[in-house]
Amino acid sequence: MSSWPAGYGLHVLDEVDSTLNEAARIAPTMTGPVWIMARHQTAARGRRGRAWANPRGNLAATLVMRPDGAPEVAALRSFVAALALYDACIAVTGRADGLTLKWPNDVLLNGGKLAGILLESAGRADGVAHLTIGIGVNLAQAPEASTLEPGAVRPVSLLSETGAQVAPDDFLIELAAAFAGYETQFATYGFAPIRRAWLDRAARLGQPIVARTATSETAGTFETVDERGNLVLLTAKGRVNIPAADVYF
Ligand SMILES: O=C(O)CCCC[C@@H]1SC[C@@H]2NC(=O)N[C@@H]21
Repeated sequence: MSSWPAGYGLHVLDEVDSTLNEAARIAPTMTGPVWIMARHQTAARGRRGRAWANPRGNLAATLVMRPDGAPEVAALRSFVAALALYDACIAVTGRADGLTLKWPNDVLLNGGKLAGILLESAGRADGVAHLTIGIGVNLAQAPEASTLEPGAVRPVSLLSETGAQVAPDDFLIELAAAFAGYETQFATYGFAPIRRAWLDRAARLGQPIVARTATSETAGTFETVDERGNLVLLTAKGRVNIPAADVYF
């Protein structure tokens, strides 16, 4: 088992509205990065304003930090978090089979959604006041597929797919340790090695996918992720770089 990374704080709460909200509340007073974990959230949220189901036994955690640099660079930490989640899953199950990363922010296991990441930030004139990286992992239970939007990736749990019973506290230690390692790599070498590692683990690379926003739909071959973290699709009209969308297989 890994040890808790030096320099990172930890707050564990029994119940909170959302660990993202709690992170924003403590941000003005924190002196270094802090992980906030809650055993239960009463108002958990997912990407694009969706609700996030959060039964006890699943991981609900947010890392709050004050990154240097421009907001678009800070946002690349969604890839840092995805790599850390991937490694934490291997650390607790002892296997990598079936694990892939789905652009922009999901971890898949056997093709189903195991974990999601939601980044939020507060601005400052010269950069980011604070960044919150909210992470939910279906350790024990996946939400009912009927509660999800049509076309959403089927949700799975670590328990149902691997038989591994992993406590949120144990998972968080592996996640925090892995994040700290990738964060050091990101701070030292920039996005290039993070991007390469992410692409090595990418779901559906080289295959046809569809990227949807509220106003558009783009179908094409998933060529790569560019140096800004954009999805690059090769379409009938040429190459398209997409900064934000939901991806459908
Ligand atoms: O839509 C997604 O895939 C992202 C889900 C993020 C859920 C986590 S659970 C911990 C943190 N608190 C929240 O309210 N949301 C994130």
